[in-house]
Amino acid sequence: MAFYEQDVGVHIDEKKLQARVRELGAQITRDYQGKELTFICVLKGSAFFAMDLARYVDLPLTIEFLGVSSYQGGTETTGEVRITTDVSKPMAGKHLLVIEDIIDTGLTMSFLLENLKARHPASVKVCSLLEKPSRARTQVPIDYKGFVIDDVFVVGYGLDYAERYRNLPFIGVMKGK
Ligand SMILES: O=P(O)(O)OC[C@H]1O[C@H](OP(=O)(O)OP(=O)(O)O)[C@H](O)[C@@H]1O
Ligand SMILES: Nc1nc2[nH]cnc2c(=O)[nH]1
Repeated sequence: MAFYEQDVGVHIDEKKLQARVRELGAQITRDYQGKELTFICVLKGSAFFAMDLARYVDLPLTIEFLGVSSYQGGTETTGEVRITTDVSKPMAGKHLLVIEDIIDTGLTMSFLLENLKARHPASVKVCSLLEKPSRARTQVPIDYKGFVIDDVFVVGYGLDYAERYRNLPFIGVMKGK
């Protein structure tokens, strides 16, 4: 029995996940033709998604990492979004695509958009692998969306529960959460 099987069930399998990531990459490639793109990879959760997506984007691409945290390892947001690591360069004049694993309450993305827009980029768009609209506390525009999911606490492919399960190659659901 694999280490996770007692606690985690498969929600979106690896094949379906990778096919959708590939489609999103192709769509981004078409939309940003002739432009230089900067991925803002929001740590830690979006690391796996952003790195896979980057491989499907056929454009000159810069990748920046921005660390934020508000869940503190649990299943409910603390409501306080903190920057834990900032990007390495000025963002003024750049075409930014914020890469997230999930938009749940929307509090993290709304904080990020306000913060990034204040740095005067040429444009800012949002790409999220998952959206959980039933829990939205604030509306955020999602330009590229992988899957809409129900109100379940998901793990895997970057998403954690108490820092565990990020390394699962699929989106799983915590049994009993
Ligand atoms: O829409 P929201 O309700 O704000 O939730 C979304 C955020 O929650 C998770 O991050 P978390 O704070 O757990 O940090 P992590 O990515 O380091 O696990 C996820 O990666 C998003 O950034
Ligand atoms: N792991 C995980 N982190 C989240 N952050 C916001 N929603 C979720 C979720 O469903 N799972």
